[in-house]
Amino acid sequence: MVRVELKGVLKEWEDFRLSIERLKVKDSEFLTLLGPSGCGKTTTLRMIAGFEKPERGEILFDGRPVNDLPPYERGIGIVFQDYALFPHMTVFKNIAFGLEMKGLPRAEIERRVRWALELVGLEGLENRYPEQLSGGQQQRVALARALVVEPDVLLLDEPLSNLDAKIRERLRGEIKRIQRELGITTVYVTHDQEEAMAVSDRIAVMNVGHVEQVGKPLELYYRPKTEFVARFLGLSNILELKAENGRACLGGLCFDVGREGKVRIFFRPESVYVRPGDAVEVLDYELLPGRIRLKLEIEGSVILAERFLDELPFGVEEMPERVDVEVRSFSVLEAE
Ligand SMILES: Nc1ncnc2c1ncn2[C@@H]1O[C@H](COP(=O)(O)OP(=O)(O)OP(=O)(O)O)[C@@H](O)[C@H]1O
Repeated sequence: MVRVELKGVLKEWEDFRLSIERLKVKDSEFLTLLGPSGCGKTTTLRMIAGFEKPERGEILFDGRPVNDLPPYERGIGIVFQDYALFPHMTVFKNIAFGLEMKGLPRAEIERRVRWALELVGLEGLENRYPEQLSGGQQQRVALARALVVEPDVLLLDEPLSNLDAKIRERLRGEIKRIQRELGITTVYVTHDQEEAMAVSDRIAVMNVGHVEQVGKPLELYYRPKTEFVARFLGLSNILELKAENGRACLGGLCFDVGREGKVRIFFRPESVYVRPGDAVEVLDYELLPGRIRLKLEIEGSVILAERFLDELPFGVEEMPERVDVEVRSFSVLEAE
């Protein structure tokens, strides 16, 4: 079942145009909008929330257009990058705020706030004020406040980007756990590809003003359709070759592409396996924690290979000048 859908949506400012032909968020899905700064992620999220109106197109919740509904009637919970807590209210009051606005009975508010506090691991801190909390704890309060109203859809705009690396990693795991536990449909905005890979069921990669590709994390990682998606998700090898009889070759390195003419072959460094031999030159190598990245040259083209140290068929100290290579997985990029 599709929970949220954008159909032919257009948003324009003087110097920016955002156009989304179609984007669907399924029930209970964790969908991430991933892309560089300024590509339109936040604007997309704000249109789903109802803070921003598209010039054209429809935004549908459960198949019904919500273009004219204000944010508070859309059944959403939202968490921002800067937490946006009320500084003069305790944690309890911050979380209870939405429920009090709805006029729920005291006992019900108490019960729900306790539930939300436990969900985000903040029991015992309910009487503190935001300034007495760490950044990570403040973001947990913001998350509890969004969830306590039991929204149908949870929207998160770069919720971890003000936190340091360790806390960020811990909290992203918790957001994922809570999302699964509640089965809540979630749209998450980030520019961090590792974060997106770690938490998402599907990722919509955005380039300036449009969605480039939507897919499961590994599908996008290993089978990107465009160079932009390939490069945004990680280190990439891209070779421009000419295919004949269904094969494109660079020296002895051949790819069965099943088509003729110009092709762009893509593969990740970790799909390149090396063994003793003399087909390609080792230009350089770099040690990474537990891994090694080799810079190789084949017929004037440079490719990167990345292997775990313990699967290298020779010691780093005896690095040969030449090796043989095998690419075990590749895809053909769409023509641009
Ligand atoms: N209210 C506005 N008025 C005019 N231009 C705007 C407005 N809001 C956003 N923009 C422009 O729209 C473009 C996309 O902004 P948006 O915040 O959606 O991008 P983003 O991908 O979320 O980037 P970031 O990661 O930096 O937040 C930017 O060029 C921005 O300047």
